[in-house]
Amino acid sequence: MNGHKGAGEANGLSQHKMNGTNGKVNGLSDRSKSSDRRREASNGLSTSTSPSSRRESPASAHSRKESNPLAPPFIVSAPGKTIVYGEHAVVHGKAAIAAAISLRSYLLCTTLSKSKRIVTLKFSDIGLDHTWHIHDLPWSTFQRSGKKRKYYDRVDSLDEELRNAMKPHIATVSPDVEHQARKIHQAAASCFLYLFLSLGSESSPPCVYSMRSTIPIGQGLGSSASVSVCLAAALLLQCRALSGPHPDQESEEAAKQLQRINQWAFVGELVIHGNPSGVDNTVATNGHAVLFQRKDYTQPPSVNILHDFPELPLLLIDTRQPKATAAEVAKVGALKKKHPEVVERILDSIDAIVRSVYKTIENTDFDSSSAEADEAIAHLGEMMSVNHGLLTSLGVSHPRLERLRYLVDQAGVGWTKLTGAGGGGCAITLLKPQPRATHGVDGDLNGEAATASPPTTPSHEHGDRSLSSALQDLEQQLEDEGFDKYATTLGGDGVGVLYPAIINDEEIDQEMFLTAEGREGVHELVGGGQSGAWKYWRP
Ligand SMILES: Nc1ncnc2c1ncn2[C@@H]1O[C@H](COP(=O)(O)OP(=O)(O)O)[C@@H](O)[C@H]1O
Ligand SMILES: C[C@@](O)(CCOP(=O)(O)O)CC(=O)O
Repeated sequence: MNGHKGAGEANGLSQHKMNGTNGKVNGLSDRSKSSDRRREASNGLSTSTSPSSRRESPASAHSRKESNPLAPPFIVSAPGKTIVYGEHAVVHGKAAIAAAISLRSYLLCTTLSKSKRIVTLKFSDIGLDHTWHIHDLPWSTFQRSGKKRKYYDRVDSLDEELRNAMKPHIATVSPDVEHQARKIHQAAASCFLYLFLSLGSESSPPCVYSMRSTIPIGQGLGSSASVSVCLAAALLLQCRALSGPHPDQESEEAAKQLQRINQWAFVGELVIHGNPSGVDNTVATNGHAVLFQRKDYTQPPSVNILHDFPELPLLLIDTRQPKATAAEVAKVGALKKKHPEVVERILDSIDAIVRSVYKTIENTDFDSSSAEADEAIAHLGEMMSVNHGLLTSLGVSHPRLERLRYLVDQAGVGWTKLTGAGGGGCAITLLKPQPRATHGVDGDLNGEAATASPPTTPSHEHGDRSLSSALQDLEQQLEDEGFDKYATTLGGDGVGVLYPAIINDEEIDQEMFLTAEGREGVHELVGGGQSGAWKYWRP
């Protein structure tokens, strides 16, 4: 593996030793420091190639090294996902299509002074606040020859001895909180610790990792993969194993960085889920939409990024019924073991759905608002209904999901399937195209537009009832019955970095970050990941 050589030089973090001498928790006490940081850090992501850095004399470069400035706080972000077709079957080697959504997780990394020698997790969405002393962690086991992994290694499975070495350090995480919450805390803490011990060392920078997410947790929208991608990317940045992201980065180089992040994010998913297919972390890393297949778990998956995935008019509905991915995956595994031939045929049918949808997507211009595009949407919709039926036959639906499907069917506004592991969680509804006469009023019904009031021209298909009023009635009924609805768009960027953590000249400090109110507060604070200050690897 080359490519890792000198990667740190192009990476902004290498310009800042991660072990400064400032004792403040976030390394900052006032705005003037913030602007110093800004100057210093803007060197960070770009100086390796900037003319000013090239002009710098060896002596001044040396003296800067000696001053050992504290790395500025920075934020890493990654999207959630929706599996449009193929969940569960993908675990058994079949193909799936999944797309990134605009809900995202954000991880603020605040380096502490070298003297602190601690790492802290402040994952406030789940109420986790835990600190480890770096020296106490089981480095000797993780660093032992034969166990030590390089950051460019591919890890396909977890090492039992390493997991056992971590156990006492996980047992002390939130021991007194209620069982279910403790499981969530310990899953997130284990994910972090396995990655930290694999990628870091005893001299890793002391740091506070603060997590906020706008993705509902455990509802099938890939919150765990998004968290794993953020953790993997942040730790790889801190150990200087990534170059960029910067806008003029070669496509191949950017792809290599994404692959590296994705490989370690998969390890994080292994920790949380046991037997993930890898589709969630692949979408959270790369963004857009992907056709994904992993036939052999000892080989990398086949990943086809669908940059032109259509902006489907989609509703994302949450049953608010908690589910457990690992349990649903195990259920299908057990059924397959019991009835291998029957289940294999169901999984093959799901695979056939994915391939048929892929062909339709490849061959249709969805922007054209033509009858052909409407037909293609109807085809995608029917495939969703069939996919849901097959998932139900695998036993991963839930009465709340079936109720939701019934309500959408009754309203006649579209086609519905569960998304993610099922057993609760979320469903997606593909809305029927507006009748021909109304086309052009709002060609893009994706995301918020999909949930706004559509035009009220009567539909041929619904007699007197217009599609839009049927949709309005449905939305009211869903609300009355306790379903939630998320406005989101499909596609968009994958993992991104805000280095330093400054938006519109304002530094985002730990307190602002942890106390931002709700999804909207977090989204607004970080500029929704859209501000030009955010950088992405874009192959
Ligand atoms: N905002 C968050 N902060 C910390 N950990 C999180 C957060 N969101 C998700 N997680 C981790 O991911 C796990 C949820 O994974 P999972 O049940 O697969 O849900 P999803 O379907 O949303 O991926 C949680 O138990 C927790 O460990
Ligand atoms: C059921 C599965 O296909 C998707 C699980 O998605 P989620 O954890 O519900 O977001 C499992 C997997 O692909 O690892």
